[in-house]
Amino acid sequence: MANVKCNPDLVRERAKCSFDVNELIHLIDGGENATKEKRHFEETIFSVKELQDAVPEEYLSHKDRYENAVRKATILRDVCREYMKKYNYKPNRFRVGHGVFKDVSPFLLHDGMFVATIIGQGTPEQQAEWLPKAENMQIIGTYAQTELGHGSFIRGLETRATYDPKTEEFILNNATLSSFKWWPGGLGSTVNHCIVVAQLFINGKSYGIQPFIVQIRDLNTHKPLPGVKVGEIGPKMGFQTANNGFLGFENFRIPRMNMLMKNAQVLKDGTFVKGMNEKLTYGTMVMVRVGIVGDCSLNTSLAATIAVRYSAVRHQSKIKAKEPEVQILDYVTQQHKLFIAIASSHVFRNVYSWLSKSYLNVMKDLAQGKQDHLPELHATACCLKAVCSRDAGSVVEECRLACGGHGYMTSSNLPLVYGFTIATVTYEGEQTVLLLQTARYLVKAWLAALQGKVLAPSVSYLSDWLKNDNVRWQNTPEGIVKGFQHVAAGKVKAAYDTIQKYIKLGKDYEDAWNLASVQLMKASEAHSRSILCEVSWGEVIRTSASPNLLQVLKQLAQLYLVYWTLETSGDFLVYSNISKDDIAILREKYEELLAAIRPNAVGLVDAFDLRDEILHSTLGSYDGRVYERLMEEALKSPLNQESVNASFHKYLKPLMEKAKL
Ligand SMILES: CCCCCCCCCC/C=C\CCCCC/C=C/C(=O)SCCNC(=O)CCNC(=O)[C@H](O)C(C)(C)COP(=O)(O)OP(=O)(O)OC[C@H]1O[C@@H](n2cnc3c(N)ncnc32)[C@H](O)[C@@H]1OP(=O)(O)O
Ligand SMILES: Cc1cc2nc3c(=O)[nH]c(=O)nc-3n(C[C@H](O)[C@H](O)[C@H](O)COP(=O)(O)OP(=O)(O)OC[C@H]3O[C@@H](n4cnc5c(N)ncnc54)[C@H](O)[C@@H]3O)c2cc1C
Repeated sequence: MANVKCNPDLVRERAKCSFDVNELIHLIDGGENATKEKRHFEETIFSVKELQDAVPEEYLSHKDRYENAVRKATILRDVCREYMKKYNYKPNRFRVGHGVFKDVSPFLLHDGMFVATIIGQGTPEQQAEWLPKAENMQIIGTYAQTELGHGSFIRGLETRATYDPKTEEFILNNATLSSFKWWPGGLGSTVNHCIVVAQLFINGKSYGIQPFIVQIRDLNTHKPLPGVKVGEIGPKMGFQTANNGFLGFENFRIPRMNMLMKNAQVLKDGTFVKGMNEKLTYGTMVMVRVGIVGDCSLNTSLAATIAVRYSAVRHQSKIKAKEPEVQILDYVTQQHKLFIAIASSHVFRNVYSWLSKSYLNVMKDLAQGKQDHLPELHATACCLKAVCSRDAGSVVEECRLACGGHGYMTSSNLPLVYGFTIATVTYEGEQTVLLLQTARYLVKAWLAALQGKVLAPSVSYLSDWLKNDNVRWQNTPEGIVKGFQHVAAGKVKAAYDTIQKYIKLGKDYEDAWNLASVQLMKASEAHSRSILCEVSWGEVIRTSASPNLLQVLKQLAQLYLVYWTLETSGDFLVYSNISKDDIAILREKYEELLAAIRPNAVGLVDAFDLRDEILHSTLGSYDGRVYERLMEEALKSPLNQESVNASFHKYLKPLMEKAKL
């Protein structure tokens, strides 16, 4: 990239960077070799001619766009397969996916949840049967759980799988409209198999929801099998190429062994054998929630790169009347909008790496029959997925707004990035619903703390707070982390006390819970923020990096801490010993941090190492040819391929002529 002829502002910005950008790239990737491998892989993908679009996707019809996405998905699959064989390298398909599809792949659910569910929920025999076929795309699948009537409350799903011991089959039925599956990615026209989550019935008795692997289309003709009603749900805010679909069954029979039986089992005679923990059926969702935290880091880095580079190139208005127009990046308000995006991406990445380790540890435990840490993992993944996805959505939107009018152009790519980022707030567990799951855990932990029990590490601050809730405020990163824990503990206590208050007033527990649920949700958010702050600060101070880089990483981590303290200063005034003077000191610190980060802003986004093909943005490319690219892209509009459009003769001229009469 170094030889590209760049906008002079970007050249100046890069020259003043105080740290080695390559060092940070390697740190993010996990080593110099990992960067080399990643770049080689991305170079290979983006030099495949067939993966490049002749016409910008935006001008295609819904149908053409889908077909083009499938075309590219199949080519990408082949290229990746060959690449993996040749180099024994497992690539991050999500990064290149943004470049290839601009939106998302119609195979997203195949890779993200279908294969994962076979691994997580299938017995070794079932895995042996379906996994090789799924991994090499002999069969293509999705994860069909949500229905028209129920997405959040999965115990309420209506699709039925009734066991028939005579034929040793399950009979699938969707008797009501609300029971139709609705949303699964790829279901519309792409997949021939699904994981269907359905209510199991044996001899008229319900045994809760279970996962079934179901073939829905003929492998040769792709026609829906008899008894299957399937289609696409139509355009959405984003995710246009994900091919989300609907599905219903009428007396559709599948063999007994198509119920994924790693946890619970149905024997030939219809005996139901309970699993170790019925919630293990929800395992794929836990895994994907962890992954979404990492995805938030990637999405945030896309938006930050576009908006920061654009802000370095764009000049508008003056700070001093007699001086030239300044780069908009010099406005401190602009830095306030953008630097939190850079900082958040690093925080999400560090927390994702921490959460992934916990996830893998719990999976190892479960394999040995130990489930003690599962509730903590579920609670932590829920609140982090909820808060990171919402933060990422807000940060991306702020980056879009920070690009003024040009941020509204599709060619900036910010609208598209926003579309797939905010989808994560809802899918894989709606944010409020997940925060309330964590609140259940926090309330239990609080009760345990009151009883003097030892708490799990992520909530042990509740016991510390009970022992001493009067800790002196300290304006240091460690002091701020403690402060976040105080806020979280104070909010958990307040929510718990509110529940007790309503119970004393005669409410039953469930109503008291609902009445206190705004406080419970806020307590859960505060708990999440305290984890984000503690983990990310801890990761940064343990990082081995050169002094220059470490200094910058600490500045970003501190910016995150101070930003959120100031954003939630009301909570700090209520629940910690912070004073008004401390808040004034933090405001000053925040301004110092913005100024310290300013010279490194472009270097920091360069270090996300997002190729132009992945950014796919007129505003964010490495060379900063913003206005040239905006014009080049505008000229690709079909309306610019003719000097007079037919609508002139058809409508405008008659209108003007009528006006003359
Ligand atoms: C750095 C760069 C890295 C880049 C990485 C990129 C990675 C990208 C990753 C993305 C990968 C793939 C993308 C896939 C795209 C996905 C597209 C979307 C798919 C979907 O949306 S699929 C459908 C998802 N649906 C949901 O999430 C539904 C949400 N609802 C639920 O989960 C449940 O209904 C519920 C949890 C809200 C409630 O369940 P319920 O049975 O009613 O339980 P409760 O009665 O409330 O609680 C009972 C107790 O059970 C505990 N519990 C609940 N869930 C779990 C669980 N999963 N595990 C363990 N325990 C659980 C709960 O805590 C209760 O315990 P308690 O009684 O309190 O002790
Ligand atoms: C882009 C996209 C892709 C998706 N892909 C898939 C897929 O591949 N497979 C699949 O199975 N599903 C998929 N989904 C569905 C997704 O998982 C659900 O939409 C999601 O879980 C939310 O459920 P819901 O739509 O029923 O929302 P609802 O639960 O109806 O939410 C509506 C409102 O009700 C509130 N609410 C609901 N329950 C409670 C409660 N207990 N307490 C307080 N408030 C509550 C919510 O907070 C929210 O404000 C996808 C969704 C989207 C948007």
